[in-house]
Amino acid sequence: MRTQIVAGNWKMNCSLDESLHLLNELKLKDFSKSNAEVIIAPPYTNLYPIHQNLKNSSIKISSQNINENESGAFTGEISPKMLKSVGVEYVIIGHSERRAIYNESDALLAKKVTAALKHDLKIMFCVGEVLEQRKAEKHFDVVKEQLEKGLFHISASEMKNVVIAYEPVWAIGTGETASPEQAQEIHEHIRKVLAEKYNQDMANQTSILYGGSVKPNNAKEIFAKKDVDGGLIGGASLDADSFAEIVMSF
Ligand SMILES: O=C[C@H](O)COP(=O)(O)O
Repeated sequence: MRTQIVAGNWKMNCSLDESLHLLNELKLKDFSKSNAEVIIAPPYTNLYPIHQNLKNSSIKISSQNINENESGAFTGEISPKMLKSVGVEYVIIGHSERRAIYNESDALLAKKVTAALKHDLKIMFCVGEVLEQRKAEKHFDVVKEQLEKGLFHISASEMKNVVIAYEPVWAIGTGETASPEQAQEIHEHIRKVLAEKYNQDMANQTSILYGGSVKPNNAKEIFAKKDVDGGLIGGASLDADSFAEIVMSF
């Protein structure tokens, strides 16, 4: 059975105090009632204090980005080793905001994937089309190409450390969600692409998350689809009650 995951991407929100406040609220929730693994991705500055405050909790920590180099003259960047040293278990790679705002190419993302795996970090690898590509019905091809160029250089055994997050860019932070049927259709496609590249077993074991305006009122319906194994949550993850309700959808 695949791991069901609900991950909260806090993006560039929350000062240290705000992060710890949100964390304390989350710690009061009884996530043991849910079947989902819970991950939070706070901003870099808050990773270590959050790690320190998470002792004895099942909540896992992710970073929102990673640099592909080991160390050196890369002002403003954070290496895999640094992330590992502050208790990070997952890294988000290829988020559409990194692709669009910071011009991160598929080739760069492929290097980040290699660097993360080298340091035993698990990956949430994001793919997804923009509105024009969806309207032109190119979303299946776009997602396949993103996987081929950014991820498929790794081996089947390395894929065990990868979760895929499908996030249609037109649904991120817009309040517009892919319908459960639209999500299922493309998640099924992603699984088929994984099976063609690797094998059916590996494809069946890979968790594929949906992201894009997931809220307490739509999570259950989306997560009920057979190829949707959870969610990567933005806005709603900044409110402990909303995030907990989404987690409890499993
Ligand atoms: O990483 C999370 C996604 O970008 C979704 O964000 P959102 O839930 O605010 O639409």
